[in-house]
Amino acid sequence: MSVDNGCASPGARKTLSVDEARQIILSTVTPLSGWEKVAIRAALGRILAADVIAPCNVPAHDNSAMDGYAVRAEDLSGDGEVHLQVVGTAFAGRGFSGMVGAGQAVRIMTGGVMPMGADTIVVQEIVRTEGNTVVVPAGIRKGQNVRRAGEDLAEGAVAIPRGKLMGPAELGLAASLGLAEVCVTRRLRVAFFSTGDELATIGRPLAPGEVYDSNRYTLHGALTRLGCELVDMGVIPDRPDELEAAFRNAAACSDVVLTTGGVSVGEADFIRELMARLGEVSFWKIDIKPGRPMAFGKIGDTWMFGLPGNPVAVMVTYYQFVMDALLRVAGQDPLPQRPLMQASCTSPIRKLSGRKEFLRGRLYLEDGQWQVRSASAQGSGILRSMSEANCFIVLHEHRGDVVPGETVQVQLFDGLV
Ligand SMILES: Nc1nc2c(c(=O)[nH]1)N[C@H]1C(S)=C(S)[C@@H](COP(=O)(O)OP(=O)(O)OC[C@H]3O[C@@H](n4cnc5c(N)ncnc54)[C@H](O)[C@@H]3O)O[C@H]1N2
Ligand code: MOO
Repeated sequence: MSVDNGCASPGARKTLSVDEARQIILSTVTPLSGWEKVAIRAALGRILAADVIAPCNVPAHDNSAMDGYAVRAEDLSGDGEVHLQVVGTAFAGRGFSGMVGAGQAVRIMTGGVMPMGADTIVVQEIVRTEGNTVVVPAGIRKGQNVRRAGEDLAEGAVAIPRGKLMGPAELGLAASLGLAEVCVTRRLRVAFFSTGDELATIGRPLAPGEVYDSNRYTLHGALTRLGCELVDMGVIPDRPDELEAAFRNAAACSDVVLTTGGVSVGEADFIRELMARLGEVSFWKIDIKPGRPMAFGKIGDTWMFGLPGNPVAVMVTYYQFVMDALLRVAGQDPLPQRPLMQASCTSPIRKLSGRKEFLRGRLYLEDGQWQVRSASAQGSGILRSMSEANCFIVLHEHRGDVVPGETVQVQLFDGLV
């Protein structure tokens, strides 16, 4: 790993901006090798390992885009009606096998293959019929309402590029090419554990001083959504020997290891020293709130993220740094930044210059304008704020307080969380 940020030793410190930390992580992690062929339905949420090449034209034939009449443009007139004799009918999937001759037309339905001789479709709403004759008005353009063979995809073209996350459109696109299977990258194996002597696992009452471990459940949800294979290693107490064994086991069986807690400067915070001893590590203070302390590194071939313990800090650092890194390791090219939208903020917010803040907000539409209010409590241990919110209010490093009515940037949870 070459992370040239001047903090390869565990004691070294450098404060990075959110953009710098993100850029370092995304330019350091490398895609996995390994792929498998899966049936297209099973490819939903997976990442394409090789370009899908169109084995045929889509559509395969010239066909009608509308219900109407297939005609020859040369029979039509620029300044008056013409009378054409209807010689047959073409349905989608059941074409007209004859030839459209001079002065003739074929009744045709949407998707019907263009009959030989015809080059233009006239929609039925603008014609009138008189027995077996169709009367076509003036002013029809040659080629109108014809869908050309290969106009969606030409045979041999890249239909879906490698690295694409397979969504509903890609499943349909692969099916439109007649493909039953596609090659996707292998699922990412992510091991994770919570650290802390104070953590109790659900299912038993809390002893004095204990808190229930929630981070593993949050990460379970986030990683499952991303389609990862999970190795949940439970809660590891703040003991260097047990933490070291957990790191070694996790690194041996996974592509990425995530831990929460123990990355700060307290006397029971062993994570960064351990990561540094077992592999290569960069420990940073990032100008972000919540989520300031974070360790990133590698043990053998396994990427490591030591996230802070506070439950909201876990979610913020996961969504701002870890998720896109996982997508990159899995073979996708994430956007350089997550998209932001603008909204008018209805709450006053105290903001000190220095850290980029990700407050929990509630976005709503009022009188046609997007407005956002701050969730009721913003402490980095108050997970309820994430559940109450539907977006992050993103306040940049150097800005100060927000007064009601000011425009702020928000990052929607939809598609993120
Ligand atoms: N002297 C300093 N103290 C702290 C600093 C600092 O710079 N100097 N940074 C603070 C910040 S910011 C954060 S964030 C935390 C991060 O500390 P750790 O990663 O060492 O986290 P812990 O101390 O282990 O836990 C913090 C907090 O979160 C609770 N927690 C931990 N794990 C879980 C879990 N799995 N489920 C639910 N809750 C969890 C834990 O009980 C603590 O209350 O450090 C600050 N301190
Ligand atoms: O930055 Mo910490 O993230 O206060 O919870």
